Amino acid sequence: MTLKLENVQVSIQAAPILRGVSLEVGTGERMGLIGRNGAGKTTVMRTITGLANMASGKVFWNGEDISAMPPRERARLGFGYMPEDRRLVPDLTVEENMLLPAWVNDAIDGQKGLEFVYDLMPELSKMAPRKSLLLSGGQQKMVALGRALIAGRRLLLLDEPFEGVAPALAMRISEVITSLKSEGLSVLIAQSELSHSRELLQRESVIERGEIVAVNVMDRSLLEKT
Ligand SMILES: Nc1ncnc2c1ncn2[C@@H]1O[C@H](COP(=O)(O)OP(=O)(O)OP(=O)(O)O)[C@@H](O)[C@H]1O
Repeated sequence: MTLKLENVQVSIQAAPILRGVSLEVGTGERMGLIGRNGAGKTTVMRTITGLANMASGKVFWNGEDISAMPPRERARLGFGYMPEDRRLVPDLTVEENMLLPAWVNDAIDGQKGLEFVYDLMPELSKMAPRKSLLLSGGQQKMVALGRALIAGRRLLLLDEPFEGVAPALAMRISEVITSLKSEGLSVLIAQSELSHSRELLQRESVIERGEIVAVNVMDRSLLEKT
């Protein structure tokens, strides 16, 4: 399952935000999208989920042109998105927050998703009945990651998953993301700095002012294959 963006242009209120972005994430690959605040990382994520309108360019999933596909249907393909601001509903429990994508999209099997997530992150099952407002910022990130995984069983889009997270929890999040490879899940991780994810990433695309300026290979075994 390969994700491919081809020459994507996005403008917001006539201002060019993405200026010809092309990138590819392979099956089971963990790719970084690295750039400063305002470089366009979130807009790339929103383009992939279908939430941002492209002026031109194409998005392909496994060779199929999905550029015109609405966000609901992309969730059905197995795309999951963890936005930068966690967007948990404070009055709902941890479990209810994770079930939100399934409540709004009946193509998503919430119970099956929960089983998968609790298996992967048993700490979330312990927290399940707690109101989200009682959690630390890092715990909320964990819940947001769990929620993204309810739908995101093929492609996971993580926007700043380590931002504001204490080191121990950041290591745990990193461990969970690494373990997804065995599920064949592709992961795109947007970050403004690399401190938590150098070992986690196999490649990184560097974005500056809406353009990809470099693609770096960090996983030596990938270099040997090419
Ligand atoms: N709705 C909007 N209206 C106006 N400008 C916007 C809007 N959304 C994004 N932008 C602008 O587009 C540019 C890219 O924003 P984007 O959020 O994609 O960057 P980013 O790399 O994710 O940075 P950050 O981590 O700060 O969110 C920024 O200059 C931002 O100000």
